[in-house]
Amino acid sequence: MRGVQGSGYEIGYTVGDNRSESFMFVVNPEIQVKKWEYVYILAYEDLILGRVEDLVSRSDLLNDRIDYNSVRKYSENRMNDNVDLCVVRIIGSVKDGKISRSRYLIRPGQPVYRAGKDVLENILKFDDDRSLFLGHLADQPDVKVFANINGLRRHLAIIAQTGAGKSHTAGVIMEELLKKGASIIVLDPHADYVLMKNSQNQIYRDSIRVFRTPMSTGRYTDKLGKVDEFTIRFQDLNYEEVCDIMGIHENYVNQSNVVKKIMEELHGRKDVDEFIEKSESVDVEHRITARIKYLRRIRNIFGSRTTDIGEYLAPARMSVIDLSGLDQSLANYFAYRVISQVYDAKTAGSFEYPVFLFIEEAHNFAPPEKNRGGGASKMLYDLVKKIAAEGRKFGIFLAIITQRPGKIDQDVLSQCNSQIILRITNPVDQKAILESSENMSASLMEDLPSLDIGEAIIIGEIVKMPTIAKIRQRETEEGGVDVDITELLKKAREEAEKMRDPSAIKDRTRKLLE
Ligand SMILES: Nc1ncnc2c1ncn2[C@@H]1O[C@H](COP(=O)(O)OP(=O)(O)OP(=O)(O)O)[C@@H](O)[C@H]1O
Repeated sequence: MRGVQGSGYEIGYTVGDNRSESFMFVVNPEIQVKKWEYVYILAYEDLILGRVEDLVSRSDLLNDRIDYNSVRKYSENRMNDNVDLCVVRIIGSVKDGKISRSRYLIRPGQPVYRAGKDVLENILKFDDDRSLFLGHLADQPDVKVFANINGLRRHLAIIAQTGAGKSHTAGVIMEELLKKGASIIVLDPHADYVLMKNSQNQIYRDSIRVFRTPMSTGRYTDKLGKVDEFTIRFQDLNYEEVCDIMGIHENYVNQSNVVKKIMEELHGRKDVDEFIEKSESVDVEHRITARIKYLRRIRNIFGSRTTDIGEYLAPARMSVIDLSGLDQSLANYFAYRVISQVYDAKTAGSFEYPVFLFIEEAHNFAPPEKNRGGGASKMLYDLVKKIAAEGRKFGIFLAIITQRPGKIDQDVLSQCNSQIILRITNPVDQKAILESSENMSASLMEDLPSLDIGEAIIIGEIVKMPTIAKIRQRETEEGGVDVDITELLKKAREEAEKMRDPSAIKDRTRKLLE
C-alpha cells in the first residue's frame, strides 16, 4: 500500500446516482479508506467536503449463493472481481474556511480526494481568541478540533451514559474557558470537579475556588486542603426563604403561616436553635412537627455568616459549589440561591462579564414539569428554564451535563443549540437526543453506541460541521475517575490475609485483654 496520508491525494472516482446530500465513489483498490474519514471533490472554486458514512465491497463472482469450496478455489487463484464503494454524506461547500450548503451537481467520474490535516484544520479552526481546544479528530489524531466560544451563547449540553466521559469533557471546556478569563459557576452534586483546584498550573490554582456547605460530604478533603465555606446565616433569611429551606410548598398556607408566626414572635433574633425551640411553644392550630424534624436534621447548613455573591462570582474565576451529600431538595435550595443571585446581578447589570453556568446531573435540577416539587425546587426549575430561553440576552450561558436526556425538561434541552454527545446505548436516551436536536442526523445517531470512552460527536454552533472527536487529556486532576476493581480486590485479599495471620490474631487478643 502506498503512503497516502496527505491531502489532495486522489483515492477514487464518483459513480452511480449522486445527490446534493450524498455521493458514492469507487475506491482505488490499493488504498484503505475508513468509515468517518473526510474526503472532498472539487467543484469550480469550491471544495465539496463529505464524510464517509458507509463502506461496501461488492462482487458478482463471489456472490452470496456460491459454495465454500468454489470461493476457496477462486480466492486461492486470486480470482476476484470485487468493487469497493464508499457512501459519502456531504457536509457542505467550503470556501475561504467557511462552510455553506452545497448546491453543486456531482457527476459520476469526478476524482475524490482524501482531506488531510491541512484541509481539515483550515476548516475546523477559529481565530485564537475565540477558539477552545477540545481534542483531535477520532480518526485523524493529527487534526486538532476546536470549539467556537461564541457558539456557547446558545447554550451547550454534554450528554453521555455513565462512565463515557461527561465530567472529563466538561472539565476540558472549563479549562479552556478559564484560559480565556471566563467567570464560571459549577453546580457539582458529586464533588467531581473539586480536584481541578489542585493543579500545578498557575492559571487553575489562582482562579479555581471550591465552596462547600457544612453538610457536604467533604470528599477529597485530604487532597484539597482548605476550601471556602458556603454558609447561610439563619438570621439573614426571611420567612419565605425559611419555608423554602424547610421544603414547605407555597400552597401549604397553614404551614407557612406557622413559620411566619414563629419568626414574628422571635422579633428578628432568629437563630435556628431558637426557631426550633420556639416552634414547640408557639400557640398555633397546626403543628409542623415533620418539617421541624427536617430542619433539626439539616441545621448544620447554617453558619455565622452568609456567603456573599462577590466571593463566588468574579472575573476570571471558577467557583465549584460542592453540593455532595445534600438531599435533592437542599441541593436545589443552594442551587437556586446561587443561580438567582447570578441572574439578579446580570439582569441588574452589576456584573458585566459573561457567566458560564455548568450544571452537572442537570436532570435533577431541571426535571420535566410532571416531576417537579414546590418551594425552592420549583423556583429553581423555572429559573433554569428562563435562563435556557433568555439567558443569552443578558450573558448567562448554560452548560448542562446529563446521562438522562429523556429525564430532563425538553424545553431546556432543546434550547441547547450545541451538543457534545459521547457514548449512549440506551434507545430511549438516543430518541430524546434526536428529538431535541435539530443538528443531530439519524446517521450520526447510528454511531453513538460505537463511540469509545472520551470520543464525542460535536454538533451545533460551537463547530463549523458535525465532528467526531477524541476529547483531549485533562490538564487538571479529575474526581470520580473509574476505580480499578482488580487492584482494590487485591488489596482487600492482602488485608484479609493479614487479619488471618496467627501473630496478628495474637496481637489483637492481647490488646483486648489489656
Ligand atoms: N477523553 C478522554 N481521555 C482519556 N480518559 C478519559 C476521557 N474521557 C473520559 N476518560 C476517563 O474515563 C473515565 C470516566 O470518565 P468520566 O468520569 O468523565 O465519565 P462520566 O460520563 O462523567 O461518568 P459518570 O456519569 O459516572 O460521572 C474516567 O476515568 C476518565 O478519566
